[in-house]
Amino acid sequence: MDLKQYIRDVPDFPIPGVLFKDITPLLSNPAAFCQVIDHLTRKYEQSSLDSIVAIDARGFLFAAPVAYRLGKPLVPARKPGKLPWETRSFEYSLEYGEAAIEMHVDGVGQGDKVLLLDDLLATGGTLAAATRLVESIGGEVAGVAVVIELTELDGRKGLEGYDVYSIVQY
Ligand SMILES: O=P(O)(O)OC[C@H]1O[C@H](OP(=O)(O)OP(=O)(O)O)[C@H](O)[C@@H]1O
Ligand SMILES: Nc1ncnc2[nH]cnc12
Repeated sequence: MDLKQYIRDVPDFPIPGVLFKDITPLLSNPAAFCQVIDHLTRKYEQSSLDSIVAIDARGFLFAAPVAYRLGKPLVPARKPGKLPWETRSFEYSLEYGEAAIEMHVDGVGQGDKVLLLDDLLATGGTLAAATRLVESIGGEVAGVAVVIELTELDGRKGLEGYDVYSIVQY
């Protein structure tokens, strides 16, 4: 199955000049969604991971079923002000604005091997911030995975030294 059939291009969203990759058709097709979850599960089932860090918000949609299938703890990395316990924060730039990401300081243990999971890699700002955040609370980034990679934006540049994996590239 060609997953690109289920990824819709929306020009000028959320601001002029951005070609938004809409994953809602993929989410609403059970076979396509299942293919993505199976793919990521197979890719990481032999890896020695301690937890899956899920990036707010679209990353949650993929990370939760993958964590469930792998039998691993699911740790949310959230937009500011959403987590109730003691947090660590990291600010970064997005393709369409400024942002920050937060995790609970006890979300990841010292030396834990973590897989970061998100829906999409664009400039890489979000995932680069997430790697710093995980490391700042003592975790080790064992891998970074996304469903979609926008190669022209060269998000991998900010993730040098990490094992970055994408299912679909544009
Ligand atoms: O590689 P980058 O340039 O950092 O962009 C990628 C990020 O942008 C989107 O998140 P966004 O915060 O826009 O929205 P969401 O809450 O819908 O996931 C996307 O889900 C990635 O997390
Ligand atoms: N072009 C894009 N489409 C969907 N999500 C995004 N996040 C950052 N850039 C994006």
